[in-house]
Amino acid sequence: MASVLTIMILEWILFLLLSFYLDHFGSFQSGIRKAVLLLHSRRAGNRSQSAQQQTTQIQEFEASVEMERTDVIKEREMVGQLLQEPNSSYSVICDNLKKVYPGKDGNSKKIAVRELSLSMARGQCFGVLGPNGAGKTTLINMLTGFTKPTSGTAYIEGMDIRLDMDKIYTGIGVCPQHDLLWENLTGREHLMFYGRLKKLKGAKLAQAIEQSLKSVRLFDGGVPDKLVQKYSGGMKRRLSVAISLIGDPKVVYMDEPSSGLDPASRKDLWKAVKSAKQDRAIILTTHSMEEAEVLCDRIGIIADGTLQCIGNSRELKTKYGGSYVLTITTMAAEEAEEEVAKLVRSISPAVSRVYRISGTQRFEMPKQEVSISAVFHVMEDAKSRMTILAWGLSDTTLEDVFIRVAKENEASSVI
Ligand SMILES: Nc1ncnc2c1ncn2[C@@H]1O[C@H](COP(=O)(O)OP(=O)(O)OP(=O)(O)O)[C@@H](O)[C@H]1O
Repeated sequence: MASVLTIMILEWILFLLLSFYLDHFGSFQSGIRKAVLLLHSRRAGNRSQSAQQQTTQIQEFEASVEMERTDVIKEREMVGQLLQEPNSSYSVICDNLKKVYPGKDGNSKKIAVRELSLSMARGQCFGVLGPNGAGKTTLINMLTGFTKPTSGTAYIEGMDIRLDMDKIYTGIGVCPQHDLLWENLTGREHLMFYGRLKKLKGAKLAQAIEQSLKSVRLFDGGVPDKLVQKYSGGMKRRLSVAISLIGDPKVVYMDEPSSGLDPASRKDLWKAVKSAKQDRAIILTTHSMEEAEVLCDRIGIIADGTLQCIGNSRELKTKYGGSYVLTITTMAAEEAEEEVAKLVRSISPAVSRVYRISGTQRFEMPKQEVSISAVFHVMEDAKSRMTILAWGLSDTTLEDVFIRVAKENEASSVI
């Protein structure tokens, strides 16, 4: 009995300490970093009384923690610079934007966006990528005034989202993730309504409606005057995009604009977005890497509310995808598959097998270890000795970068 009581008391003390820790440091990931920083600063304080020296040491430590993410650090520095010396060619500046949803019904609070700092230039399409639940929609909801940030802020065309949202509304367009349309209104009536909200009237309004309907290919065949309940899912999506573009907004947010569209409608939509970005900033979230590659001038990958990497697609592929991908298909027999694995290891000892499914194997080989010509040589030679049904060599894709960054974040969240 006494030993049971002792265990219970010990458990109680342990959980008390744990809850104190979580209350003060929020999450394990940032908590560990904060705790180590505190420890480090105390030790530095003991060695020297100089506050300046302490600060330098903490900064150096932060830099080493963030070593892998120089692009994110540079972006934060860029934001700092833009806040000190405003530059009118940047339409959106997020400054340490954070959103915490309070806990409800016994669920704990959720940090959806963590101190996000990034800048988006006019004339560009900025792609926000990330796995489900990464915080993309929350970011857009804060920028469009749908939800208030817990801390930090953003400046849209120089105006603060905490103070000037009424003014900001007239200059932005939004295509939400789920279509917000009235079934009993026509497409044209929707555009008239939103056009008037943007203070368009008379001939200007009629012209703007015609232009936006044409840009998403909803102009011909009497489509504008049909009730929205008769529209297909794709037509509704394109109408939502047309609504976001009416009235010449300087900043347009598109939350997964092409979801549910067939390939032809998607291509039409891409054309519309490409021509729309000339004199405005477009902020687009998508799960389609192809869409991000086609449309986005810069891409930020978010995971667990944190910016993981940022750059154009070429930069991201170079920085985060230093490998070639070799795919080989043989008969689905253990022996044949192992023979192939051995062959690939002879080209690159540091190769890693990504998957093996029914005779098809995918390998990643570090670029610095192999040359394309050597791979071709070995494979052509192997084809004369073994039964290789198909093979292919490709460079890292944006999808590979996305998967790697998301996996790395998952791994570090578990620590
Ligand atoms: N109103 C809310 N209250 C509590 N938690 C919320 C709320 N809205 C979102 N969340 C949580 O915040 C996190 C981020 O959600 P968000 O919708 O921003 O992600 P997302 O990246 O847009 O996801 P998806 O790609 O699936 O649309 C998720 O864990 C989600 O469950």
